[in-house]
Amino acid sequence: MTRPDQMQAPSLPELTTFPGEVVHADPSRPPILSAEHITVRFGGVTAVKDISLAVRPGEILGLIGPNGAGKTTLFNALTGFVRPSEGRVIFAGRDVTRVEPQIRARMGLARTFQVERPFEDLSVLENVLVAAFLKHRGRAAEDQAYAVLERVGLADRAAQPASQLNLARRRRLEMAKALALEPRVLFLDESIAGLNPPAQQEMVAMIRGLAQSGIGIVMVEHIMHVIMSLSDHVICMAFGELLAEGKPQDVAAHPDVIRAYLGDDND
Ligand SMILES: Nc1ncnc2c1ncn2[C@@H]1O[C@H](COP(=O)(O)OP(=O)(O)OP(=O)(O)O)[C@@H](O)[C@H]1O
Repeated sequence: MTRPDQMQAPSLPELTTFPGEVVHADPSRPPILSAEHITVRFGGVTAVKDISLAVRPGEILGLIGPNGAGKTTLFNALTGFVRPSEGRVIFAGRDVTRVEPQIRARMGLARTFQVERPFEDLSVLENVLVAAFLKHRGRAAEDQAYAVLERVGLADRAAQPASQLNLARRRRLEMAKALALEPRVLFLDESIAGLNPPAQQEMVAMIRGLAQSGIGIVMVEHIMHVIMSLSDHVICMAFGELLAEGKPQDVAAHPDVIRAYLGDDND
């Protein structure tokens, strides 16, 4: 019989980090991405109001807030899918506020989508190649695509049509497409919600590995214990405004944050 101390922990997919320096979030490093006083208005609605943030290489920034808080709009303003009404987005020392999303992606600012949308008829490899071709040509793009599939644990599915993947693997494919752009900052839009606990654990380990390889990560996630355990820094929004920010445990204990999530006795 196997004694408890001989039992093996459930195995997670091997994470091969890209070659290069292993960088942990270091507050003395300059930010790779910063946003200054971002405001986004849609007609009469102010979806985001005067939000500033910074992301350093290897840092994980978590964005939280109740439904309608403005997280997605801020995310879209940072990645270029929405034009801010006020404020600036600085990436790698350049003002990218007015740069189109696909150009930002090629510059190294990549994102996943909440509803993953692969080309269903293409194979897993072909889906990643579409992204890899934005950075490389010919054989180099193929090598890059394979390396990324290894990294997310989908190499053995390379030839399979994307339509045949289950949800957890579709999420990893979404991640692979973003990684094929060799991002310096990766935006993850609810990559973990909806997955079963083992798949959640795998995704958490993968995101940690990506940050440790030096990628700055901004994530929106509704599963509180996941975002609180992964993030180096958390920003909580409500009604478009900054409610609290800081270390995860401090934000989680902040009375305004608790009130925003649980409601007032008077509500
Ligand atoms: N394109 C748009 N046109 C008009 N109003 C919008 C638009 N996009 C978002 N809004 C409004 O902006 C506010 C913030 O929405 P947003 O989707 O950014 O919040 P969220 O925090 O991402 O919410 P959720 O957690 O539910 O996804 C909401 O009041 C929403 O109705």
